[in-house]
Amino acid sequence: MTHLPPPPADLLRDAALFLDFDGTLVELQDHPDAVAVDARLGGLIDRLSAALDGRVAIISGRPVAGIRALFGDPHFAISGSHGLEVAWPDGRHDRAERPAALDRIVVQMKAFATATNGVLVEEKPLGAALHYRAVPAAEGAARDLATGLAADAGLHLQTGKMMIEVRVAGADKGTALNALMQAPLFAGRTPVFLGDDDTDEPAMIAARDLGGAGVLIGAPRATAATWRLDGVAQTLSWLEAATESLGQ
Ligand SMILES: O=P(O)(O)OC[C@H]1O[C@H](O[C@H]2O[C@H](CO)[C@@H](O)[C@H](O)[C@H]2O)[C@H](O)[C@@H](O)[C@@H]1O
Repeated sequence: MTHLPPPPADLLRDAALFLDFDGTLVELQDHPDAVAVDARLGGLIDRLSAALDGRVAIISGRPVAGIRALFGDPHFAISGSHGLEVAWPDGRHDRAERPAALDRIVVQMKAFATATNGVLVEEKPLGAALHYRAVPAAEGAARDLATGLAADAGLHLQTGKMMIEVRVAGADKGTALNALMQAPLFAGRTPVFLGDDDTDEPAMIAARDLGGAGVLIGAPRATAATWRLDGVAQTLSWLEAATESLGQ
């Protein structure tokens, strides 16, 4: 596996900055609702946004509404639900249609969670996820159930960290980054994407293909990223140094 160095502090000069959320800006927690945006992170994103003239966006597997609530109605762009929705700084909100099948899928996932102590169901506007972080032995059964539900409904099977999701198809974090880069706010700048998960790889590839770069957060693995940071603590420290190098 190729050794990836940490990114230089001046990487964000003239950049459009795209950030994954869980595992990149906040440490993973046992429950999806247990994460929080503290004053350090909130202030950092505000300073980054000011330094980059607003060219900052979150690209998350969480719904837009969830990211918005965590940051307290922020002014930056948010792509949520793995690229299936985008909230723009001017208030526009593009979102795919919710398929009726998701209601039935949630019912079946809840029945599985009731029978499998420790499994959680996360309901999303465009998907439904089974979380088995508290009971890793349930991974196989959760995966089998989600695979069948996705196939029956013609929906997309989305893997994640200690979770499996059934969601609307047709987008990923790469299509999200490309869509954001076409907006006047970001167009013509150099995309830089930071992310930790396999689901972040399409955005690493999209950033690279547009002349920018990805930064892998976490242990070395096969990746399209150019740079690497060890974890959330190093990411926050690097973003602070990068912000200072931009004069903020
Ligand atoms: O694209 P991201 O912003 O990284 O979001 C990916 C998923 O994050 C959340 O799940 C993950 O974080 C949880 C809280 O730390 C953790 O409990 C879970 O095991 C992780 O998979 C979120 O709940 C999902 O909806 C996102 O898709």
